[in-house]
Amino acid sequence: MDTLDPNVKLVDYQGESPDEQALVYAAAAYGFMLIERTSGHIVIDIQGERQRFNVLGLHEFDSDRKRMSVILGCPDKTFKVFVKGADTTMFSVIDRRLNLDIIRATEAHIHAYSSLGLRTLVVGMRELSASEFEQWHSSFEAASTALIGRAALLRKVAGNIENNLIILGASGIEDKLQQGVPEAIESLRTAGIQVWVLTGDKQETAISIGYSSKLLTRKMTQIIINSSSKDSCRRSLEDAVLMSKKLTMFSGDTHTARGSSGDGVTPVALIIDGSSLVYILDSELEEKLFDLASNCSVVLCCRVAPLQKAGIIALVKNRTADMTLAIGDGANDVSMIQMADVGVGISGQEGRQAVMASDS
Ligand SMILES: Nc1ncnc2c1ncn2[C@@H]1O[C@H](COP(=O)(O)OP(=O)(O)OP(=O)(O)O)[C@@H](O)[C@H]1O
Ligand SMILES: [Mg+2]
Repeated sequence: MDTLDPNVKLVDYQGESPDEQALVYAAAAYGFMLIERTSGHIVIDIQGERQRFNVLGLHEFDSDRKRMSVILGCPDKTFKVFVKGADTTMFSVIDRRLNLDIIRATEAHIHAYSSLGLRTLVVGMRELSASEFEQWHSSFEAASTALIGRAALLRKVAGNIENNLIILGASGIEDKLQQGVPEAIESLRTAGIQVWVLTGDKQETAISIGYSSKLLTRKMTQIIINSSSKDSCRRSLEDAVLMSKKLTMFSGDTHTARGSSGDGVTPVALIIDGSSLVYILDSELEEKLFDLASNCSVVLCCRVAPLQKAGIIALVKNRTADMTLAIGDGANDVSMIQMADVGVGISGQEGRQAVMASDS
């Protein structure tokens, strides 16, 4: 890869996701260049000096923890766990008594980054004592070789070590829209297809990307539902139904609210997060959400887990004779693509799982 200095060529990195590639390139730009990565070790050129870190274990990302971690044996003979993940789950495993100023500053940075539409990650770390390392090591070995319930055992081992972290900071990475996305969303909407966007992203990021992809417009009134209990969810849904009726009736005919035509209608955008959907999906509140969504021009669901994406499709499928169409590009879209009447998988930078699951 070329840099501004013609004498310097960076290594061409391949990664599991575009985020990871971006992080490695950014580190290299600051003088921490990844030289070698095998399953057992990492070599990094740190400002001209090569250092070797042993990779002693890796706890993969899953959508419950929304974070991942690696246990490293460092050149100074210490053992450290490094964790990165979504802000919400990371802040619950960061020790707030340490570096409170940095924690507060990081919270402000994350808010600023995500409002610009950047994807954010929080990074934390902790040094392990020798006995703690030994304990982790034996439970990790046992879980990794278990024949039954391996994934759940590994998640438990991860949960036991990913705690009391020192905050290291946060990153904000641009998630470029693929070419033609705003146009595609616009044509779907002009064709009278009601568009719902289901994303794992943070709410602020999702809203900002909603504008750049033309899902959201300045003309729309946003109804936002972020609830942390079933009761408050029910109340928010009921209030929102009234409000959406008022907004769409105020300007005339409710039926025109669904399409993008209908002069004088105040279009309503419903924005709802995955924590609220926990109380709605598979409960009597589904009906209320459906009523509300029917009054809205667009629906944006953020921080939704892969199975929730499928749950939302099922909610719509069970209540209308309309066809559902799901389009996705990641492994986290597979269950949604399979649930929809028509499933489309886009082959992009996130691998081929979505394509393999599609109806083609
Ligand atoms: N490999 C990873 N390491 C650490 N954190 C991750 C990793 N992958 C995802 N995350 C965090 O978990 C969140 C949810 O991830 P998920 O893959 O479900 O959705 P997403 O990529 O954000 O959005 P979309 O659903 O639009 O693809 C991400 O926003 C990010 O904060
Ligand atoms: Mg993704």
